[in-house]
Amino acid sequence: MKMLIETLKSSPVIKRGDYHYFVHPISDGIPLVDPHILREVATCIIEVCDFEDVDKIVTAEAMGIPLATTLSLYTDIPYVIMRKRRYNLKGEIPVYQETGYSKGNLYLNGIKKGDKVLIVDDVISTGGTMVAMIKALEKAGAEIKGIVCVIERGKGREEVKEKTGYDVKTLVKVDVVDGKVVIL
Ligand SMILES: O=P(O)(O)OC[C@H]1O[C@H](OP(=O)(O)OP(=O)(O)O)[C@H](O)[C@@H]1O
Ligand code: HPA
Repeated sequence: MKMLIETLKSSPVIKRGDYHYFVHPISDGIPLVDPHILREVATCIIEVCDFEDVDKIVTAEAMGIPLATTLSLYTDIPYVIMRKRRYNLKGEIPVYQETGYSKGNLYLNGIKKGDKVLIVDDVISTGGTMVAMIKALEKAGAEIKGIVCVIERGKGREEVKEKTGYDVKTLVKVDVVDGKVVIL
């Protein structure tokens, strides 16, 4: 996790309302995504998660997409993206998503009852997005085999456990202190 940790330490921090938001290639796709870091992160996810019994990888738009794509290429498991816009396809499941700086809906398509899924996302912070994804997948009747987020900050992991009972694996935990990213 050398590259992930080193690059996190030098991430710029911006304000989104009252939220101190770090900007990093894995969580934002800027300033530039080095394929080495994507490979480092995907390899680490494959080491810590069991993909043996997984039919589908599920992620959320937007920054889960490069992760899900990379994992799909490594594992040959297809993926589906929970989109921020409605398609009105048959069986589409809408769910309300709230983060530390935004509110909106996510829409789940492409998952059927009994699907064994692994959820992947770039960041867990308040846990709002993850709780929303879990609710939608439960409504669809999916079996959640694992959940992984690359970067953890705040109390999101604990919130998800409390609200849904699921454990979220994370690769690195950070905090933002005095406008800087600190590795915990
Ligand atoms: O734990 P939370 O407080 O919910 O924060 C985590 C979510 O925030 C970001 O998504 P965002 O909705 O900002 O979309 P993006 O991927 O387009 O940046 C990130 O990709 C996670 O999905
Ligand atoms: O601080 C952050 N940076 C990038 N993505 C995020 N998603 C939630 N919080 C953050």
